[in-house]
Amino acid sequence: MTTNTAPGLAKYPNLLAPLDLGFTTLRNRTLMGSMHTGLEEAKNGFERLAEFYAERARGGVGLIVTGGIAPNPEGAVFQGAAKMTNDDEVEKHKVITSAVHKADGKICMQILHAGRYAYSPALVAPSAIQAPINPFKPKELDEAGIEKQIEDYAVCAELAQKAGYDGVEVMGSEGYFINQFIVAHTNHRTDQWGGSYENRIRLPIEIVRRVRERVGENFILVYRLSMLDLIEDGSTWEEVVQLAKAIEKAGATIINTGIGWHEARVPTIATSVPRGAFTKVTARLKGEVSIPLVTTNRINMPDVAENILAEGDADMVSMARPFLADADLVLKAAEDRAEEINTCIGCNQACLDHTFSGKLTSCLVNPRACHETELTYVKTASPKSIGVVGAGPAGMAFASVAAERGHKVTLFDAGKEIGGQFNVAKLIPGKEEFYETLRYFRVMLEKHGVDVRLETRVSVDDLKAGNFDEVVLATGVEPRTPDIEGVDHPKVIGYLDALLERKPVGQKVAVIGAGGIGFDVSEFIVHKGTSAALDTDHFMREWGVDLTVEHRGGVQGMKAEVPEPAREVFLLQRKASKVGKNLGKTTGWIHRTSLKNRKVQMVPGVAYRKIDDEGLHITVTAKGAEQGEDRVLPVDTIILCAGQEPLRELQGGLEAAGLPVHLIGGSDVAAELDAKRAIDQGSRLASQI
Ligand SMILES: Cc1cc2nc3c(=O)[nH]c(=O)nc-3n(C[C@H](O)[C@H](O)[C@H](O)COP(=O)(O)O)c2cc1C
Ligand code: SF4
Repeated sequence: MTTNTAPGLAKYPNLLAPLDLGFTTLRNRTLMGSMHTGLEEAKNGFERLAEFYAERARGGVGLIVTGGIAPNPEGAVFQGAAKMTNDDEVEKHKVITSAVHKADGKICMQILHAGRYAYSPALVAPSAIQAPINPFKPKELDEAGIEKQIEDYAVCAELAQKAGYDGVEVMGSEGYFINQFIVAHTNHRTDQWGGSYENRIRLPIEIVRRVRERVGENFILVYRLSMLDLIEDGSTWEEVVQLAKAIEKAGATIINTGIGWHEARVPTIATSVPRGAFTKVTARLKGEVSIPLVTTNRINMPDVAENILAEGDADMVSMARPFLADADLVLKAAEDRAEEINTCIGCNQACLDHTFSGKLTSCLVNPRACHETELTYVKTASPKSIGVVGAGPAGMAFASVAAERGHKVTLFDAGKEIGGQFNVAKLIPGKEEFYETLRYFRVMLEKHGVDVRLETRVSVDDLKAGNFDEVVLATGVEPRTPDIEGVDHPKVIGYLDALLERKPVGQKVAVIGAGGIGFDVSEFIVHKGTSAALDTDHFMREWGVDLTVEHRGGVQGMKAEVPEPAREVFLLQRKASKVGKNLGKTTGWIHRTSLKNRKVQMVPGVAYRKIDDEGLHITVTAKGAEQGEDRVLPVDTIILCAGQEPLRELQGGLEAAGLPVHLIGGSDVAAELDAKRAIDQGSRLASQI
């Protein structure tokens, strides 16, 4: 794809401008950030990865970086994780490089050594200091061991070159091996590899120098540099600059930005992080080095990227998850079709959460991500007329994919807008990105000619009269009312009443049910003023981050400034386990911290006795205790977030009438706004029908 004559050039002149690296030219300023997908270790994984990357290359990405590949077994993130250490592995990687080159793309292999983050007993590190997020304690390397690690990086880069890669990225951030040498917190050595800062940065400099020596001049060498560690004892800004200059001198072609160690307690990529929140950190390095700088994190749309580049904050933008959500992001920008982009909403639900639970990476808004060879949307040879009831996530996904494939689709919904429960989710502070998914589906439904009938509650007779070949029920769920004495008291309201502001909410509130909706409702009612997700300064103050990095690591000695909560809230759950245990693996702690900061009292082990004028009567039993304690919460509002029931009232009548019926989304299995499952199920059914 050439972008220099593209219609989108007027809108995105900086983003679509080529980048001359001297020995090679990148076609535009987008870098697909490194993401380990799980395919690296899966059966036929390399063929699948080849197609995954080739689609992104065809979609116009300037430079792709693979997920982290270990330079040796001790550096592997987990036992058996992919590495590049011999000719057999070189052969496997060739299928990726040739597929990407065939699609006119360029690709670097990321070399990632996990150090003390390696989830295996063979782990090594500068010092024997265990990471707070790893049950395994690392072994301290001796000098010969360090020399071996450096040599392994150099060999790994040479093998990557042999496999046809256009370059390598040396992963020097996020608290992995190299980062562990740089920071005094994890490096207690007293030899030439520890002590002074000069000694601590000897390792990354030596790695870059030796890699460059081995691969020659005409090979891209990206170094991912931790510019903001977000841990106490992290680097200062002067140290970051010193390292960047030394890395340039050692032979790097490009410096990419790394933000936050994995053990940091500041959100860096969640949906509640403002778009492009950390780019001003990269901007500070401009002028200090002369090689191109890449900025990163939550840059999810071309206009965000264009503004960053136009401001001169960086020379390239890295987008990782946005290319899971839409392989054609660059192409759509170049063709001035940005409204057709399926935007990454930063939810982490099908990408990072999957990674951390050993599942294949995918994407909530695009279930094809990492399933390119198996989930395909091909034109149908026998178009059908299909009626879809319910325009929530499942119905929208089904309708747009089925229509894209050439079916004639009519989509009914009783509401005034498409979107179902997404229309509620978008109202939660920190979840504003859901507006983008609604925009995407609205545009797709229109583009593929779906006949959308809003404010239309259809009956079995209507559907019979429609002469549909197939009917898809995506009618979703309705809130469940728990069986508690006094549940019909006027102070009890439903979560929709609260979120849609249909009924007033008092100053003292009990939220019954601490699933995703209970958390969302609590967040909604305790928040005052603008959402921090829309205001970078506000976000940084709330999480105690100093973007100038005058404080070590950007956090040392900083205090979080959280606004006073709007209400006093009790968030209650029946189970005695930790409140919010079932929230996303990588995001649950963020929601818990946000509510805790706003003084929400989270109470597990609750039995609900009754509701009356006095308030909510409960018995609280601590984990393992035999007897509970009776309490009365003197609240003036009680909000029910106690699960949902599937809505399937049309199913029986349609089946009796002999119409082929499919159930998808919440009407199949009621689950709390399980948009991931709903979109996946809708898209898969539509790919087969
Ligand atoms: C599923 C997943 C896997 C990742 N794996 C890696 C990795 O192997 N190496 C790396 O440097 N960063 C990795 N990252 C971090 C991304 O490169 C990137 O920094 C992060 O997603 C923020 O950028 P984004 O908002 O554009 O997605 C991963 C991120 C995700 C979501
Ligand atoms: S699952 Fe969520 S965060 Fe991950 S790529 Fe998709 S939209 Fe983005």
